[in-house]
Amino acid sequence: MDSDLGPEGVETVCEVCEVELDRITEVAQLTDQDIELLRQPRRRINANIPVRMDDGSIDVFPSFRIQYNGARGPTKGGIRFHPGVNESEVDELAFLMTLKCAVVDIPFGGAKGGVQVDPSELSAGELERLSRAYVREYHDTIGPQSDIPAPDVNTDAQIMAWMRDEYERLEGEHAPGAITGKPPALDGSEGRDTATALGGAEILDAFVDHADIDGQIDVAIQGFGNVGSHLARFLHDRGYNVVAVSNAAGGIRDPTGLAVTELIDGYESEHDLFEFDATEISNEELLTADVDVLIPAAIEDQITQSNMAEIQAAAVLEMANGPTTPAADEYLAEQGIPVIPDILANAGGVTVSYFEWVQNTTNEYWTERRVQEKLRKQMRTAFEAVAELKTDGQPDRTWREAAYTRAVDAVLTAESYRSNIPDPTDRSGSGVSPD
Ligand SMILES: NC(=O)C1=CN([C@@H]2O[C@H](COP(=O)(O)OP(=O)(O)OC[C@H]3O[C@@H](n4cnc5c(N)ncnc54)[C@H](O)[C@@H]3O)[C@@H](O)[C@H]2O)C=CC1
Ligand SMILES: O=C(O)CCC(=O)C(=O)O
Repeated sequence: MDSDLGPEGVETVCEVCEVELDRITEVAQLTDQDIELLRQPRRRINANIPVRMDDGSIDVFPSFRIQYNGARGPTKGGIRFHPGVNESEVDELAFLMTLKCAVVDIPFGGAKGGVQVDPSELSAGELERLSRAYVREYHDTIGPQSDIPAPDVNTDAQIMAWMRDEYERLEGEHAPGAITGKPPALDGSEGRDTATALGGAEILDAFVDHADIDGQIDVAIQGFGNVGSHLARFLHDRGYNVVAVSNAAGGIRDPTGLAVTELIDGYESEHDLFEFDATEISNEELLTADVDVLIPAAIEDQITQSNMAEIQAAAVLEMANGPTTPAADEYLAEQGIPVIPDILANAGGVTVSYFEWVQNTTNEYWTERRVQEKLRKQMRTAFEAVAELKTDGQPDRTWREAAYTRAVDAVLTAESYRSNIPDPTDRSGSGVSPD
């Protein structure tokens, strides 16, 4: 990921995690020992995975699984299939997962996985063989009580079903809780497919209430995959005016509001935004559109030093992981543009993954309505705790700093009880009690 460090850079193992930690050291009152505990992942594993292709040849795919911190529970995080994925990106994503699980207070640590592949170039058979091979490579380190993968960019419920099946073949027993994001027909949770988006919609509603905003709210959403498309529908249903959306090929815009239901129906069959009757725009135009809320929901590093001065949105809701570089984040804060950070805004997905794991563990399955009610409550509670830290005596704290403060404190408190660090109860000023 682009960390805006400049040509000299900072030579550390997880450079971006260190940059993030630097930003919160003061606000979260971190000691050198705290930083030492958080600046590197506990475990990095990688494997070059050979896969038999349909034409009989063998291709080798570099892959990663990084288990960042497990103080609060089994490590948890998605696996992405993307040609550009690399170790440093997975490091940062695993770090963010650690904080994300802590900020919404679910009993997991953080991890992330990735495979360097363009899945659109694989047949269904090749994709299945790759997914199963990934589990064979990492089988010894994953499991319902150790490290639990889930979907992320370019991975879905079908891939999770193959992975779970492979895991169970190797274990020789039923173990649905080893993987989440499975199809509901195969022990997945109702509502997991829309959970990240529903969680984001709930956080945006909470922010609008908190900031006392009324009147029509125009939103632009970058990314029209699992997160972006479901979010467009939830926000439209809640009365927001979705004026622009995009995917990797570019976007469309209608300042009077896109007809979201028709758009989604058409997109499901054609997968082409440009079939829809609206003005075509580039992703850059979408990011700099004059809207109330800009929602990056695609990939990392979209709001950067090169476009930050052009951002016109009154607020940013980060649904993608890491869409704003540190330098751009600082700039937006100086401009008074609130950024609701990824670890809070997109935590709905992992929250319902946790619900799925609970259902798998108890063998008792919930309705979609029950899942969604519990999700809304969990997201609102997390938002209120972060909002309290943001306003509590430190008016200059950004939303990201407040969320990091809550998360880092929860992780370090758990670490302190495990690691015989003195004064575990003395982590004051954070809002998270060790009890
Ligand atoms: N799926 C989930 O449950 C969660 C996803 N996230 C994050 O949300 C983001 C989106 O994830 P998904 O929707 O699941 O992925 P997806 O693979 O379903 O969709 C990604 C979308 O982004 C678009 N895209 C890709 N590159 C782009 C670019 N350069 N410019 C504009 N659009 C581009 C794609 O065309 C697609 O519409 C990622 O950052 C992911 O890590 C975060 C939490 C949970
Ligand atoms: O559902 C999960 O366990 C993880 C989702 C994820 O990878 C993320 O929140 O970035």
